[in-house]
Amino acid sequence: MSHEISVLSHARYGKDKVRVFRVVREGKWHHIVEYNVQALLEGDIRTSYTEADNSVVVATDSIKNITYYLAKISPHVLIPERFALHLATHLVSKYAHIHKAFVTVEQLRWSRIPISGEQGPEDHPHAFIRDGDDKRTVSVEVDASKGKDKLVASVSAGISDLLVLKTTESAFTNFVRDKYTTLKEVDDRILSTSIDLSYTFAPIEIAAPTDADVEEFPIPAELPGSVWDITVPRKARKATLEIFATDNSASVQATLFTMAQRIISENAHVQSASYALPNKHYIPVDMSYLGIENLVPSKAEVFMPIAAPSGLITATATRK
Ligand SMILES: O=c1[nH]c(=O)c2[nH]c(=O)[nH]c2[nH]1
Repeated sequence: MSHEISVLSHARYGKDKVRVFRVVREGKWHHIVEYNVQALLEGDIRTSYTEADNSVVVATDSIKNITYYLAKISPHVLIPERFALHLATHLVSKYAHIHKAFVTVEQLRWSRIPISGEQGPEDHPHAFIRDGDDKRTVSVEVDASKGKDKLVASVSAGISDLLVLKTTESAFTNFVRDKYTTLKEVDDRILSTSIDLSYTFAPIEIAAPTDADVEEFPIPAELPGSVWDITVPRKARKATLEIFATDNSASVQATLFTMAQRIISENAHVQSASYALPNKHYIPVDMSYLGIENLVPSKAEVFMPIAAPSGLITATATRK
């Protein structure tokens, strides 16, 4: 019978796509975050799969409720790395039989609307604009398998869907030429990509919550370039955009590695940086049938943006 030849080799469950919006009012000066949260659990949950034993199941509905509860009570809710760590720590601390929590947080962009003030542009105290489709991402794993007072956290963070384009200083030559090759070498082309970045910190020990309701989550001193350093995400976005703009690109591969190296060199506790860069092709339109020249790469003016297929260039740089 089939149940004799297979075993449960992996099990993890929880809630996905929990949408959370939080406002923090500092008088008339309001702060907001909007998150998409995923919270998954591992532990002694085997019998829920193998014996239909729900007594070991923290309902995914409860996991959703805990997510909203922490969005209310956590002093760290405005910083996605800290909120994710607080939520994951809460989950493994609250339930004796849950040994690992995996929390991902995607933060949507909401920036203050600039308005004209007496001395130039000012940020509005409570009106915001979605000024980009890119998201800030955080992924944490809190591991309590060595004991509830010896929590180890692995954290990665990054960016998704950061759409960029440049109209020159991108070339692609010297690639393999054989009977399958139709691509022409170009010393000048449009380069466009939707940037996904994920950088990883070395695992850290997390102090277990000290109170009975596991609501406490003490934050240690801010080590520069560590997960506690709130400037890391801003530096990573800035470095990514600056390298994209200023690198005289020989290929997506070479530009990617330059970006990843800069992330590692600027952040002392980042162990690795991974990018996934689709090469979103823009094809010069052939207008020679009209007697119009539009195919010389540096002079082409009309392009056909191609949604699919795209190249997909990925790599990870790791600290030596
Ligand atoms: O930067 C690039 N890398 C490639 O690997 C590749 N392949 C291709 O067709 N165009 C490009 N461009």
